[in-house]
Amino acid sequence: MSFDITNLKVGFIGAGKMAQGIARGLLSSGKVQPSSVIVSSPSSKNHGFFLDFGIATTHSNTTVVQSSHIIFLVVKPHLISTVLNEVSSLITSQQIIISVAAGITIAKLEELLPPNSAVLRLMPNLPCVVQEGALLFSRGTHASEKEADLLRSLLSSCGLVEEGPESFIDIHTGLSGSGIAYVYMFAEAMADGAIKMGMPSSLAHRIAAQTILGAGKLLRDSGQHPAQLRADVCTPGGTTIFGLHALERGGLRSTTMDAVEAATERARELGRK
Ligand SMILES: NC(=O)C1=CN([C@@H]2O[C@H](COP(=O)(O)OP(=O)(O)OC[C@H]3O[C@@H](n4cnc5c(N)ncnc54)[C@H](OP(=O)(O)O)[C@@H]3O)[C@@H](O)[C@H]2O)C=CC1
Ligand SMILES: O=C(O)[C@@H]1CCC=N1
Repeated sequence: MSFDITNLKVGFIGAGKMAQGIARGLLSSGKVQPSSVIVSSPSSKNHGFFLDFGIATTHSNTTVVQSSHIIFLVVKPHLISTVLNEVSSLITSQQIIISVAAGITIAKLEELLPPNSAVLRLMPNLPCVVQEGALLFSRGTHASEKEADLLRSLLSSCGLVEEGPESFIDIHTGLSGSGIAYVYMFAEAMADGAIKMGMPSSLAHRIAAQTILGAGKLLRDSGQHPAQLRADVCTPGGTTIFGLHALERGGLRSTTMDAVEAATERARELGRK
């Protein structure tokens, strides 16, 4: 299978938050034009986002399949079977199917699709919207290096794009797909602490957001282990070690490990349903 990326037609089945995130990342690469993209969903409530970018919308999943070389399945996991039962007979081995549904395995997708379908399983996260996503994908039985390269190239503007074994996808879901929500909860709690100490709410939230952004950027760009960076902040007898001690008393590390484990297990459970 060979594709001319400049002529590539991209379809999304599902128009919600994650479809919007990937579409925005995709368009910012400049490799795909809005006129080459089409999106379907049963209602029109999310269509405005796409129409504003000049992307076509429809209520028909079959129209998306018939118009696209590469099709992103961006519906909730429990709807994957319904959607694929509806469109599967129209899918050819010349198309690429990419599922982002949490927990839904490649084996399940291949079972629902015609034989020889090129399938990739992708787990993105919402910061694709600001081109700072963390995305991990795995190839199905009939997806070659070519399809993997195409996906990497298309999604390069969404953020970090890695390929790995399928067994890592549920873990990545617990770490990163869901993980951004843990960070938001931490941001909210940090701001609440500052509000408790007398800082106005809007200033506290702006500073909490910038603190997390700065910490993340330094962690990524320095390549240093987080423990080293944490130690760098701790003046002996200073403020930080008192704050960290309070976090340790609350079991932050253990609770965070539990959160990643619980979300990973939930992704595995969704795949067994
Ligand atoms: N949100 C996130 O952070 C992440 C989500 N994911 C995965 O992405 C997928 C989508 O999640 P998310 O975007 O959050 O969900 P949303 O609820 O925001 O969007 C779901 C979309 O699916 C559409 N839909 C429902 N039924 C059908 C159907 N039969 N045919 C076509 N479209 C349909 C909905 O239509 P309508 O607009 O009419 O309601 C909606 O546009 C899930 O599988 C999730 O696991 C993966 C990583 C991160
Ligand atoms: O909560 C969920 O199931 C989806 C998958 C990862 C993020 N959101």
